[in-house]
Amino acid sequence: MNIASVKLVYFSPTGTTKAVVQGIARGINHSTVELIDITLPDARKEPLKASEDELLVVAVPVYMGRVPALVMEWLQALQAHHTPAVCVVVYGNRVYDDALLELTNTVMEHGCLPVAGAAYIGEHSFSNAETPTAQGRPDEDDLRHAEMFGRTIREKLQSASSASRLSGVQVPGEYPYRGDPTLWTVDFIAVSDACSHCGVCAAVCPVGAIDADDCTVIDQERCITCCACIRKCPENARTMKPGLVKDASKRLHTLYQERKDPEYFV
Ligand SMILES: Cc1cc2nc3c(=O)[nH]c(=O)nc-3n(C[C@H](O)[C@H](O)[C@H](O)COP(=O)(O)O)c2cc1C
Repeated sequence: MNIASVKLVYFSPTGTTKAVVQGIARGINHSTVELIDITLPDARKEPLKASEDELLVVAVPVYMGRVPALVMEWLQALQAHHTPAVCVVVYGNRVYDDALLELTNTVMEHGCLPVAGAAYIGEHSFSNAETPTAQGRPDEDDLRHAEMFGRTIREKLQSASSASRLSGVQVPGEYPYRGDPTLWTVDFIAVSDACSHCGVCAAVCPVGAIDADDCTVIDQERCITCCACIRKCPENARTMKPGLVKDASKRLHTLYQERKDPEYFV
């Protein structure tokens, strides 16, 4: 079938999901590609519309084995019309549980025809120099895999005469979805004297939880513990305080050292 354009939608506070999506895009190799980054609050004000002759790729990180709640909320306004869709989850080498199934079911409920799905590994948001988990992922091998997956998607689309002739995809997972997607409300970020008050942390926060005038002030009710502010601080002034998140970082480092590999489903 002829695809007029490809819409690649991603939520990616620390950039690993974005890197995977870009790899997939290279493999799809379509002349008209629109990258739709929904990481920042303003970008989630507009609902997404997609038609039958477009391909929609939706990629999210796994939070607590699930699709991040704020992405789920945004997806409720998705308006698709028999749009072929590819769902991608990126997880920190622990588990992705039912996130891929949840994402696939959700886009289907809003008019998409899921034709492929994949799970990739990205450096864990809680990873740091002392307790790294999945450090450097996605790496070259992962990105090569993502390109190959993109080519597979393109071949599947080319093999059908129309969207209605495409076979649907089965992805792993259970329904009712396991786990509790509720995030921790926790005071876990320490800001050192190295902070130059440049405002980068406030600008990259996906939920506007950091006060732009005083970046030591964090709205803990809003914070989703994504760690974008820690990763993107140009002065490395933001670190984890001892407590729940730092302990989780240590635990993940100890328990999930064994390399997991990407998986795809078509
Ligand atoms: C609140 C939170 C919960 C997470 N839960 C999981 C999880 O259940 N399983 C897992 O393997 N990784 C988990 N991660 C790690 C992220 O899925 C992973 O690091 C991902 O690559 C981050 O994507 P990004 O770089 O696009 O932000 C979690 C991260 C955060 C911040």
